[in-house]
Amino acid sequence: MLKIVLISGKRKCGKDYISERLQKRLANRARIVRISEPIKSEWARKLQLDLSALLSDGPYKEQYRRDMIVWSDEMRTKDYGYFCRAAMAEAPLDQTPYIIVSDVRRKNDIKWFRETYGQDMVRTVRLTSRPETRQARGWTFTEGIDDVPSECDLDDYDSFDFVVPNEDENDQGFIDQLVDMLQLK
Ligand SMILES: Nc1ncnc2c1ncn2[C@@H]1O[C@H](COP(=O)(O)OP(=O)(O)OP(=O)(O)O)[C@@H](O)[C@H]1O
Repeated sequence: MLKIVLISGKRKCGKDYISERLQKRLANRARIVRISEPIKSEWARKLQLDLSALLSDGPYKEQYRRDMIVWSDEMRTKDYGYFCRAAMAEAPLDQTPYIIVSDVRRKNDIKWFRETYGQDMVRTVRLTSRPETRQARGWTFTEGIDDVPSECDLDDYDSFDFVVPNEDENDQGFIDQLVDMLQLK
C-alpha cells in the first residue's frame, strides 16, 4: 500500500541525511519530495531569478530569503496546502509506492497530508538531536531563522507517530529498523 512518510526535525537533525538513506535502502520503491522546492522555484520564477543561485549558498540566497518567507507565508494564509500540493504534483503516486517528504515544518503541512491522503497512508517522523550534536554538524542559532514559525511551529506538536533520536553515525541496522517501524515492506 502507498505510504507517505513525513519527516520533520530542527535544523541539522538529519532530515536530508535520514531521508536519503531511507530512499537508498528502498531503492526505486521510494522517492523524496521537498515542500521547499515549489516555494523556491515559484519565487524564482516570480522574480525571474536564477534558480540555481537561489538554491545555492551564494549571495542571492540571503538577499531573497526573507522576502520569500513573507511571500510564502501570505500564500499559506490563503491556502495552507498550496506548497504541499505543488510538491506532490511532481510525484505521481502511481510511480512509487513510498514517498518521503523530507522537510515538513508546519502543523498545517501534516494536516494537509492527513486530510488529503487519509490517516492510514501518512506516517509522521520527528527526528531529534541534541543541540551539541547539531552544532557539531554546523548549526549555530541564528535569529530570524531559528526563532520563526518555519523552524518552531512543530516544537509543541505532540501527535507524531514516531520520535526518532538521530545522534550518532548510524549503521544499516538503524535504517532497517526504521523501515520495519514504518512498515515500508
Ligand atoms: N546520523 C548521522 N550520522 C552522520 N552524519 C549525520 C547524521 N545525521 C546527519 N548527519 C550529517 O549532519 C549534517 C546535517 O544533516 P542534514 O543536512 O540531513 O540535516 P537537516 O535536518 O536536513 O538540516 P537543515 O534543516 O539545515 O536542512 C549533514 O552533513 C549530514 O550528513
